[in-house]
Amino acid sequence: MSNRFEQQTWRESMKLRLDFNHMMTAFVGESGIDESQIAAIEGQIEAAEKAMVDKRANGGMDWRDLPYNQTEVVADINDYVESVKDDFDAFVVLGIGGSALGPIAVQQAINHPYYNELSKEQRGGYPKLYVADNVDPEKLVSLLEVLDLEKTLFNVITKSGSTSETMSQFMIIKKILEEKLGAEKAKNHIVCTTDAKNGNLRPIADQEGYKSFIIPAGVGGRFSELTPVGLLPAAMCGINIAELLAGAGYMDELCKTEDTFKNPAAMYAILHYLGMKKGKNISVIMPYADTLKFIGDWYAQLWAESLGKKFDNDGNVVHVGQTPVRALGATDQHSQVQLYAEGPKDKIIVFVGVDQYKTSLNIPKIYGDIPSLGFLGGETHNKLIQTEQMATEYALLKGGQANMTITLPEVNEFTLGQILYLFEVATGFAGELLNINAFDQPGVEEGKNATYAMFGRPGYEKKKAELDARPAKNKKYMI
Ligand SMILES: O=P(O)(O)OC[C@H]1O[C@](O)(CO)[C@@H](O)[C@@H]1O
Repeated sequence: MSNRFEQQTWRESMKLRLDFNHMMTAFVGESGIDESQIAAIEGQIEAAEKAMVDKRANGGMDWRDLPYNQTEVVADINDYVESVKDDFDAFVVLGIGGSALGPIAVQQAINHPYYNELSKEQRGGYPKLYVADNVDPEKLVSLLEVLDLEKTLFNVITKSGSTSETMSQFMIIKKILEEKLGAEKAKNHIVCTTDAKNGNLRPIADQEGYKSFIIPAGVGGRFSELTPVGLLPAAMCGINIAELLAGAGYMDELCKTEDTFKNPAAMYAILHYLGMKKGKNISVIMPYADTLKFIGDWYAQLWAESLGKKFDNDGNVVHVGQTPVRALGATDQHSQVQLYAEGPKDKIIVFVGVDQYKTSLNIPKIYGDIPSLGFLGGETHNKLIQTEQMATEYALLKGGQANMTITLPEVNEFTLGQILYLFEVATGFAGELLNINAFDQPGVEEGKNATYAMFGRPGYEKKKAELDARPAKNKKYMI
């Protein structure tokens, strides 16, 4: 772009749109939300807005500063990528949850769907990307079978440094690398992304002399995609991370809009909050683009782990949250849409559409003599998928099922940054409306602690005793 004015004009043309007509009673009847219901919680909305501003000012939401405070981080990452990319054919992320879902989502959205199958030249000289996010032994063994360790760089990503899945993967890989390449050479095949001071990985990285990047202290796992957690894997695959952050910053401005009806994050949160009050305990995310399929996985962790809580901020037992469901259009029209159209009105379906796909595909003009096929001839897949999205929205409207649509003008770094940031702010806002802590995950910790206890980790003796005292299973209920 030749000048700032042109850049600004282009950015305006890339603005995400949120259409919530089909959430309203005027369209979907009683299963929808009435403007009077929004007006009735105005006090709560104002309190949530204030809490968001206060927390941001007092360091309680450091992830909101990420679009602005990472100029040096971006430069450091880009320099590092340039210095190593020629040496490696594969870049493997070892991480789980927030340390894996974002890197997968961004890579799938921006790069070629068969990126790893392209030649290195076709990949712009960048390595392939793999994400080992589970401890399924078969998967890691299989991955090792396809990697050339001499040409592989492993990125260990963990905020806490104590996540068993990630750290056990690291331990396995470290030993294999050292055996195969020797201890000194192995060091150049590991790069760490972790907290600046806390956790097990920081001292290990320092002692071993691994290159490392920092996850800012006040940014939790599921809000960390726009830190080196996501930025390094993205840059390693040739993705423009500065544009990703610019998109997030652009959305940040939109999310500061005081008029609720013009603020996409506030409106997204308000409608979901009011929906939950009406028993809509399921949040379906349904992109009509394969590029955005994995945004659904990333969103699922964000929405579920942040909002699924037993206690509110006053200590009351509330058991709130919405179960995220991932769907893909048009694929899941032939799998889940029957349920969405006619099943219980316990869902909010969020369609994510795209104006301009990266390619266009013509359907040949053949079978003109068969009317039930001939109508497709001369059209495009682009028109077909967009029409199917509109038709599904209509089917849900007719069925009185609440739905809304987010539209990306294109899928690129700038629009991707916007949608990631939109969902993050909406999650924070929904947490405030629900009066819960959207930034902890005590339920997950319980399971983690039980695993440590079963493995005999020192300090977990009491938890082990508690586990041993759990009710014995009744054989009657086992077949
Ligand atoms: O980055 P870490 O500390 O390894 O955590 C991984 C994931 O585990 C959780 O703490 C719990 O699932 C997530 O919030 C986080 O994304």
